[in-house]
Amino acid sequence: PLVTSKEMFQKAYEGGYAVGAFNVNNMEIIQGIVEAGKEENAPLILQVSAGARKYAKPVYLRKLVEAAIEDTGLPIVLHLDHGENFEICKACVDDGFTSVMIDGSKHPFEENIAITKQVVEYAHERGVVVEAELGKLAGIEDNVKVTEREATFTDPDQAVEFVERTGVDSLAVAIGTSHGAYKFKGEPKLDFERLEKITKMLPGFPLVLHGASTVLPEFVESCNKYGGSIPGAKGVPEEMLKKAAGMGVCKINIDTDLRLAMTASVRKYLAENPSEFDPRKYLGAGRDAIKEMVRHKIKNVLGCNGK
Ligand SMILES: O=C(COP(=O)(O)O)N(O)CCCCOP(=O)(O)O
Ligand SMILES: [Ca+2]
Ligand code: NA
Ligand SMILES: [Zn+2]
Repeated sequence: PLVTSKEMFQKAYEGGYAVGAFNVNNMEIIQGIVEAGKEENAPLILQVSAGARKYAKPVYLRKLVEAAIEDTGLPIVLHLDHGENFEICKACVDDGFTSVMIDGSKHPFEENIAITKQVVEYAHERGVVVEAELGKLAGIEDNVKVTEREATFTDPDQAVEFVERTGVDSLAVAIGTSHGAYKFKGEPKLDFERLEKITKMLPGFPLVLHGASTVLPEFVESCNKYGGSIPGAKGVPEEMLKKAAGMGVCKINIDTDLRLAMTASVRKYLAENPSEFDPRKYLGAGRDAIKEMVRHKIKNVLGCNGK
């Protein structure tokens, strides 16, 4: 069924695991993710960015997610990722989403609170849950001054005040991750001390990790082997994700690993089958790669299989 993430996160918090939040943009990506969820009997969060709504049109994504639910019977959350303002959050609540993110992290603290409260009020009135963000996603290099790190990562004391004053259901925290395939110049590092402190100060409150793709080496190598060029791509080691899942993190966002799985497989298929021009062949190869990658994440990283 189409569900909110409320119960999902409570179970994940108590169980010491996390639920995967996967970005969706077309049929094959959705099918790959949902097939994996079905095989592992796992709850799923399918999330839609503003860019996805522009690319596919909202009605297509909504109907594809409805189809996924009808096809599998899985508990699935339809979530707006990185809602930039009240209007898009309202549109998605009115469009049947069960969860929305209002990303006010680029605003000063008080403005972030104000816009988040506005979305919480509108969403809660209609049984929809809200994710907000405090702190700025940015991989911080070792040689960066501590003051800069303080300015970007989530401040635990502010997090407590933010949650109390907004009534938000989950909070995206900045502890050193960043979006995309180039997360770290040097060794991957997350601020687990900070995560530990936030978890302790907000016991039982679901935290969200953005920028959590591993940038799986097998796909980077395959992309580069078959005509791509993404040298130096680096993501979050899976051990770190497992550690975060065991703490207050209940939602782990994955988009880049989906893009790499699809792209590596399409490149490989086309390179190995030069005479083939049936989209079902190469998009099907991409779908299969996504399914296997998501199954791996569910079983070996998130721990939400069979939950
Ligand atoms: O936290 C994440 C994913 O992080 P990742 O890049 O590590 O997978 N996300 O929130 C996904 C961001 C997706 C942006 O999509 P558009 O290009 O449509 O704007
Ligand atoms: Ca942000
Ligand atoms: Na957890
Ligand atoms: Zn994000």
